[in-house]
Amino acid sequence: MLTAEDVVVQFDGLTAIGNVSLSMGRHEVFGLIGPNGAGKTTLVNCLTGFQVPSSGRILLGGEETAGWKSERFRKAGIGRTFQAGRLFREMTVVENVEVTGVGLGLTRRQARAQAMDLLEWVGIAGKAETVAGTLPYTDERRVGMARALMLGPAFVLLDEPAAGMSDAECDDLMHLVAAIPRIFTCGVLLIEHNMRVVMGVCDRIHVLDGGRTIAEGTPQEIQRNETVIAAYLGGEA
Ligand SMILES: Nc1ncnc2c1ncn2[C@@H]1O[C@H](COP(=O)(O)OP(=O)(O)OP(=O)(O)O)[C@@H](O)[C@H]1O
Repeated sequence: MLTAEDVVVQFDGLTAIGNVSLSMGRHEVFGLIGPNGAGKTTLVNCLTGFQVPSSGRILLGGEETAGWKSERFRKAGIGRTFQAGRLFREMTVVENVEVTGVGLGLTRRQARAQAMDLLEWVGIAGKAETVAGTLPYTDERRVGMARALMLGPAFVLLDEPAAGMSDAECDDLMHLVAAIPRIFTCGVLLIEHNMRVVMGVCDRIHVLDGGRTIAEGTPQEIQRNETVIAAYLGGEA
């Protein structure tokens, strides 16, 4: 399990996260939604060691992670993607995925084979030799996913993977995301504004507003929740 317990994050007096608790397993796609500034990125930063909570605890498999740097989170099996791809722009697509494997101690040949399998799986193997800096944004996102999965993570945090995607691309993405827990035994924490994607792939959804939890439940429960509709879903629900 990956767990946040009573997490609070304050920035110069502003409470970005106020007493948020959640827990997710490796068998599920767990959505984190809420309006802009709700605290989603800040919470994910806590869950991946990029932000130290002002108070509260982050637990991974029951183990307290206080004092862990982001590198330790990564080694313990927490992968993530970023809103901006953060790829090595001068390297090819396959090299971008391969370096993660080499960093983990695989040989170049093993890393390349595994990277190619993952690129195949995310549907971009045909662009393996393309220079990453020339990729369209949506392909960058796929490479980011392949790279995160290269770590063999227990949990992967996907930050707005559907942003800028067409409906058809979203459909492809939804199939991939929904399959991650089953194929990789890897829980997915999904931050996403596209409600069709969120409602279509998540097993459970946690809703933040103004740094606080306003609801948690199945997509059906969240779509019917009056507080969530008022704060966020509005006409979209
Ligand atoms: N490093 C920081 N220093 C000061 N304030 C910050 C910092 N990071 C985030 N905040 C503030 O914390 C609050 C939560 O921001 P956060 O980025 O976590 O929200 P979000 O839900 O991810 O928003 P979005 O959907 O726009 O990405 C906002 O008010 C934001 O301005």
